[in-house]
Amino acid sequence: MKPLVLTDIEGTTSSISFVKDVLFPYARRELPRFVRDHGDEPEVRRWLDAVAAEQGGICKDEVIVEVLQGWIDEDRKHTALKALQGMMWKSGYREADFTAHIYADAADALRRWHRDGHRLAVYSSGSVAAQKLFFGNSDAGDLLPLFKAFFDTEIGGKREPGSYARIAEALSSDPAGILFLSDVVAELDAARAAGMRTVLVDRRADYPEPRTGDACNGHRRVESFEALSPA
Ligand SMILES: CSCCC(=O)C(=O)COP(=O)(O)O
Ligand SMILES: [Mg+2]
Repeated sequence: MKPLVLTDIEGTTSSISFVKDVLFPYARRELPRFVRDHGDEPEVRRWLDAVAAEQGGICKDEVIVEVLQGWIDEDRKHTALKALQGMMWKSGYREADFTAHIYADAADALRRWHRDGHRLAVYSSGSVAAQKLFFGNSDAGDLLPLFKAFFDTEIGGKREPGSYARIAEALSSDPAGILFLSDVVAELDAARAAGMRTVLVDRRADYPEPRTGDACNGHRRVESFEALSPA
């Protein structure tokens, strides 16, 4: 069977600045209204309560909103924040406030690999719902049908080998048959420890200083998807 490609999003298929300068500010702005209008819905309350519990127990929604806005400012990859962000971005895509950025080389390669019979999957800190919105509303059109599976941090943290072992199991694949693409060396280290093949995606638009030598920690490095063949 051909290798399965598992890809990260931010800094890998898509620009860090789109996430930081468009998606995060949108969620930050929408949070107070979103919590006021939807805070009683069980799927929203579940995550707000999880945030409150981390703050030591019951606290007012206004306080939870401030905590979450602080986490957005710090770029915390917290599962509760990511789930709530995904729900808020839905209206942004629906109202056509933005489409999701994807590098042209990434969109072309994903389409080519899919056509060539590679299975494709996503592993991102963004929630599965946010990932589906992202690829369903990308600058390059609806890329959702290309993907077989989506994983977020509900399966475990991106720097933990166990998460990659669980992903391989969920995909019924030997880890050695999976190629993981990411812009973060610590994530690649964890995937390699679980037995996956790895490639560091080191884009100049996201990382002005090339990461070479020891900085790659032995991972193969590319500057775009163009030079990459998963075979
Ligand atoms: C697809 S959701 C938007 C991206 C996001 O919130 C995020 O945290 C992305 O992190 P990644 O693991 O894809 O680097
Ligand atoms: Mg990334």
